[in-house]
Amino acid sequence: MKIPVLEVFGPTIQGEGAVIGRKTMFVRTAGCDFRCSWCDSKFTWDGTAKDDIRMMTAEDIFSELQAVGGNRFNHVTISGGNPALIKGIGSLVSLIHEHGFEVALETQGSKFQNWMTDIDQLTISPKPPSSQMIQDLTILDEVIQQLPQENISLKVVTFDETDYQFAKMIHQRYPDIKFYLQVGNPYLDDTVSHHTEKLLNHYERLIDRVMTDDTMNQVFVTPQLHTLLWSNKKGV
Ligand SMILES: C[S@@+](CC[C@H](N)C(=O)[O-])C[C@H]1O[C@@H](n2cnc3c(N)ncnc32)[C@H](O)[C@@H]1O
Ligand SMILES: Nc1nc2[nH]cc(C(=O)O)c2c(=O)[nH]1
Ligand code: SF4
Ligand SMILES: [Mg+2]
Repeated sequence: MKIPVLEVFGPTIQGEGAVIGRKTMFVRTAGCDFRCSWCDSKFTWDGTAKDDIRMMTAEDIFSELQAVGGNRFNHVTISGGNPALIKGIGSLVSLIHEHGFEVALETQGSKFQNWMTDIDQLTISPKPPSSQMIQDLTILDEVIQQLPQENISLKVVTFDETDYQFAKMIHQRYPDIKFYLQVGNPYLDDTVSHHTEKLLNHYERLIDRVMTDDTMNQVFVTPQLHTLLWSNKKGV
């Protein structure tokens, strides 16, 4: 079964969520069932990179990971687009595990695949109102019910107070799942420019909001570390 791939890159640091800072390789798949207004990876679904999509087997992808990363990694993060649209990811996950490496995966919780239960660190990122998407909570419930709680975390991107209230609702719906609030990045040009100061200001405002809130005592508040360093540059 072939997998539509747009990028294989790294090693770099995981910039987000439960394993932030972890040295990892990335595999980015093409295609998404959502169209978030502020998606930082629009090229995975807006047609602009359609000529760069490569249909690859799990073995092809693993060889490329080794060609690009050499012996300098033992962790792989699969993102997209929405990799949960793709059945064939299961064989890639198995192959990475056979080599003794760990696998993380990023998805928005709109689709379930059996291979999702084998992911070591699965991040589910439901979309708040500012994305202009409407997250189907019944489907999200079904996805989350089928996953081992110890391997998953929730990560809600937050741009404003309405998003914050959505994040809170999600946290209260799944109180036993590790919960991350990630500050939204509105600076989506892909050149390395100096947005760090502005991004840190947005991050500080989100921290301030959480600190005043006695219903959000068990949460992690994080920036996108790679974005602070490299803005929205591709391949890092
Ligand atoms: C590009 S998405 C790919 C995986 C999956 N489609 C999803 O959204 O979870 C990877 C992560 O980046 C986050 N993200 C996308 N655009 C962002 C932005 N402008 N600011 C902050 N986080 C963003 C998503 O919420 C998700 O957690
Ligand atoms: N360094 C780095 N960390 C990331 N964490 C999640 C990413 C993603 O695009 O899914 C990402 C990414 O693109 N780069
Ligand atoms: S779900 Fe993820 S990849 Fe899809 S549009 Fe939203 S942020 Fe982008
Ligand atoms: Mg990214």
